[in-house]
Amino acid sequence: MSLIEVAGLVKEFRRPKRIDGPLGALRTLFTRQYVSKRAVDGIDFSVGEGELVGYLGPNGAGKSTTVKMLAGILRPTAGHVEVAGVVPWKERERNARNIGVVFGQRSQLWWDLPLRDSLETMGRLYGVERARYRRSIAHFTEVLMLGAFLDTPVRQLSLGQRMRGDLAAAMLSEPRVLFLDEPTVGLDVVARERMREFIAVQNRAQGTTVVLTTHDLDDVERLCSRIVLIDSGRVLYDGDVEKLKSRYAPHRQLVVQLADGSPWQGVDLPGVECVRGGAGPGSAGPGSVSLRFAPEDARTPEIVAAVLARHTVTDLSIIEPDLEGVIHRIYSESGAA
Ligand SMILES: Nc1ncnc2c1ncn2[C@@H]1O[C@H](COP(=O)(O)OP(=O)(O)OP(=O)(O)O)[C@@H](O)[C@H]1O
Repeated sequence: MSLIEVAGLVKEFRRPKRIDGPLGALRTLFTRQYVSKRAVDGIDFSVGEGELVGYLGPNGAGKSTTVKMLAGILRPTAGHVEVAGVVPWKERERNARNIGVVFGQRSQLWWDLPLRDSLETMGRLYGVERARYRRSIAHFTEVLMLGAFLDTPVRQLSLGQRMRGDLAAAMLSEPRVLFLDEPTVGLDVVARERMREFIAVQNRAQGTTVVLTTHDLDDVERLCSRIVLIDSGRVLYDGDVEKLKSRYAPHRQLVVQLADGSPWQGVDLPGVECVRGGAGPGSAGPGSVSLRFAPEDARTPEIVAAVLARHTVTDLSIIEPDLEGVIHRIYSESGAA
């Protein structure tokens, strides 16, 4: 069953047309001419209960605008959006009870209050029942390691600490859907890993549906099996991460490190191409040889066996297509990069 339904979604922003020249700023203010910008230009996708989907795109692609429409912060210009049976812009409060939102760059915590009091206030605001509130706080304190800074005013928290506090705040009401906009931006390696672990557990163990917007492709590799890739307000790809790689970067490479003095003899296997090193049988050992193949044409164990049968090898490694290269290629083909 779909928990999120987005169909033909459009968001157009209008801003006053800037007039150049003498007194331009003043004339801009008084001339009622507008230019419109389609930040979201007819997007369709649906997300099933319990899914964890990466929502990706270059700067200005329309990701935050989409998330704001899902959160009920913005009203769509056209199209349909529904989250857990609620149309967010029509019923903001009902929608807010079903969702948790974390915007990496902004905090929803009270700046002057200690984190503990800030969470307490939010718990009361959401109407979280006391026993459940205490259970949740104990759980978040443990898994997000909040203990050391629960009594520190929010304004004095480091970015990583504040983000963990924000995540706890978003999860207090045990929302069915969690929207995370750049949740790992600016975090150090340890904090980033802790954040990812929390998101993964929340999704797997609690069944929380997660829509994750990020520029960090390690977040995607680690957390998402499905991605929706957008550019200029339109969907470029919606599907499996692995299928995306095999469609846009179907080849893998086997890198063979030959022992000193071992010449490259080649391998006679269909679908395997030598792309680097190995200037033919009898040549002086080039040291390292790269073989390119598509997994559906040739199986890795067979290639390894064929290499080992003819050579003395000190090391073998497989290079998988990386997501960053694949996505860069898609953007370049669509004219975004
Ligand atoms: N309130 C607004 N008024 C006018 N234009 C806006 C407004 N908000 C966003 N835009 C424009 O809409 C487009 C999409 O912006 P959006 O913030 O959704 O992109 P994004 O994919 O989240 O980008 P980033 O990765 O940089 O955060 C951009 O061109 C942006 O300048």
